Amino acid sequence: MSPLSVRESAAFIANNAKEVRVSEAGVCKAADWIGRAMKESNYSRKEWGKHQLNPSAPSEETIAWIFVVDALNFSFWTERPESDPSRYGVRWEGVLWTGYWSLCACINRALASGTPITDPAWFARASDNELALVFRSDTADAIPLLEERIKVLRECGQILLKEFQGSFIECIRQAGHSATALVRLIVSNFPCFRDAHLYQGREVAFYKRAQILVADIWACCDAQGLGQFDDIDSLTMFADYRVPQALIAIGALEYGDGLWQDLSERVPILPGSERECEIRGGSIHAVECIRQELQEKGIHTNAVLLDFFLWDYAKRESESLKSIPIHHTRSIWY
Ligand SMILES: Nc1nc2c(c(CN[C@H]3C=C[C@H](O)[C@@H]3O)cn2[C@@H]2O[C@H](COP(=O)(O)O)[C@@H](O)[C@H]2O)c(=O)[nH]1
Repeated sequence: MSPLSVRESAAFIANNAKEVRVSEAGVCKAADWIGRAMKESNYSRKEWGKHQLNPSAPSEETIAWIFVVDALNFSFWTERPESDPSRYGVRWEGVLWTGYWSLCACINRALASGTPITDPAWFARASDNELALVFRSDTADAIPLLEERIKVLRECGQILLKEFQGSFIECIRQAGHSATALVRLIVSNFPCFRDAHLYQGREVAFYKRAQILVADIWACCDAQGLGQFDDIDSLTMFADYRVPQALIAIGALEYGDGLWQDLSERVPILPGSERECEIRGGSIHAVECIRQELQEKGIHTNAVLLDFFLWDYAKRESESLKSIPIHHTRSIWY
């Protein structure tokens, strides 16, 4: 039986969750605040290209860059506290980047040194040492899950060469400007994007990296050309470990006391566990509720922009949000 859609999965989890709750009152307040903040800052998909590490101009190379980054866009949290100078970091353009941005810095550093890290013909066949060099650290700690990243890259490269004439652009073309079709093509052809799990006996799908891959292409190409997706609104929030923190901060999502306590003590949350599914599914559902609330106020947006907005907010306010715990699940899915 194929899994529920991501939206149905999130609703099923939210309606059956034991330790996570979407707060109606919190959703209303959050929608108010986000609606105003997005309007004041004229928030749009153009924000995507403004970050110095993201490519700013759409091109075939940019699509290849986005594919590699989103194939590896997972698990940057470390056992050390976020402020610890030993945690994995990459120095690039005068900044020591950590977290997700450390990955972008690795890719840009490799390209600048002449390593064709975004070319499937290269990364499908590169040696472990050549790939490990791409992710080398400028601090004491190595990148988390290095072996898994090498395996993911090699597998994705081989599939692109075998099934899509060596370019993800062929995959986009086969999707015919449909975001849903492209997500389906990605998860059916690339095992490392198949982010689906069992929750209370039902197969639920989050497809976090498959969805953000489509969303990043849409945003970077400003919904034109290869980035034109007529059903972009069908995507949901991308269930990572950062946006749940923002949703808790704005009161749209609530954790039970036991879960909050364990997260605060950095008790690991096991991959595929009920707790992990409830945090991820609850977060997706909370963003759906915020989107509907805004819709009822006549404010049209979509889950992609809400997600980007909340992720950027969480990163910008990381100091003031540090008392709100994130969940520590070691996983290649997000
Ligand atoms: N839901 C959601 N998750 C996202 C992103 C991004 C990158 N987004 C940038 C690019 C364009 C946007 O405008 C943003 O500027 C990374 N992640 C996830 O976060 C986690 C890393 O966190 P930390 O260790 O604190 O850096 C990890 O699971 C990673 O997969 C997003 O946008 N949405």
